[in-house]
Amino acid sequence: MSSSVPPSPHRRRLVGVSTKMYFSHARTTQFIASFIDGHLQHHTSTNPNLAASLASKIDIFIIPDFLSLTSAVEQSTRRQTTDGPKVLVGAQDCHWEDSGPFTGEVSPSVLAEVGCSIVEIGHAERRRFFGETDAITAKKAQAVARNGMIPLICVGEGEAGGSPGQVEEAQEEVVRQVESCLEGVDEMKEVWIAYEPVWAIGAKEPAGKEHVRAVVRAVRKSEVVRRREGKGGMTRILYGGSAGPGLFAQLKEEDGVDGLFLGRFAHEEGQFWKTICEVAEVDDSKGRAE
Ligand SMILES: O=C[C@H](O)COP(=O)(O)O
Repeated sequence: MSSSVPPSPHRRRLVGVSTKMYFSHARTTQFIASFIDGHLQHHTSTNPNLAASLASKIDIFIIPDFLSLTSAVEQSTRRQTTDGPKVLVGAQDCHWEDSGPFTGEVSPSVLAEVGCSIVEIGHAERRRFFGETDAITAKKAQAVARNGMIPLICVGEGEAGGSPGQVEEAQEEVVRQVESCLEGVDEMKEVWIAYEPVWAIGAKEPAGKEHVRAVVRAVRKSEVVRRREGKGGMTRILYGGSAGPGLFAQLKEEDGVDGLFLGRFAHEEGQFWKTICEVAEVDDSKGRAE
């Protein structure tokens, strides 16, 4: 089984949620069923225009814990309609080798085998609690792409970049991380970059819009991203860190952020759906909030 991201000539928007380690298996199953049946299908089955519009504009993804992954793939596949948007399923991490003596680790080739489309790597919590580095993240990104999935590479400056006056430091640190984490990744393959300032994760509020826009601009203009785009490897950029409904319109600018990577503020199905609709609606060239 393999569930790939539908090809797109342009950068479709992205909205996804990670349940991190917040949910029980039962809650994950209920969340997916309720999100797809009670919100996505409920609204799109009676409104073919909405179904077509979402399917052409946006990719939706859910990243549950490892043990819930196969049932999440089964749930999203079973509920899939031909004309509505797909709900892709991702993993929260993987090893950089496909097989071998790595007790307790999860193989990227097995993730692809069970229908996983995306693998999140280098998250700030993996870096902080498990000592992961850019070099490890790069090896994992190579492995994910090699196995036909999309690497969702998390980057973000630490405390030092937290105040508005330090945006240049944040830009430098994040671009350096992006360069290191993309080292050796096939330049013709798509990657997703989640910009998550460490100080905005698990916080009350997201980072300020000017700060996010400036850092995303720097990543978009970076040599590594431009080089990849020249070779056909699309790079989509998301913002994460206390994101939720109401944020995307503030962050969006032309050729800027492509979507949101949500945590706590989308752990209620209705909030996830609300954010998806908002992200799909925001004008292509500018945010509505200007
Ligand atoms: O994976 C998602 C991000 O780390 C954001 O989490 P959060 O919105 O709960 O701060």
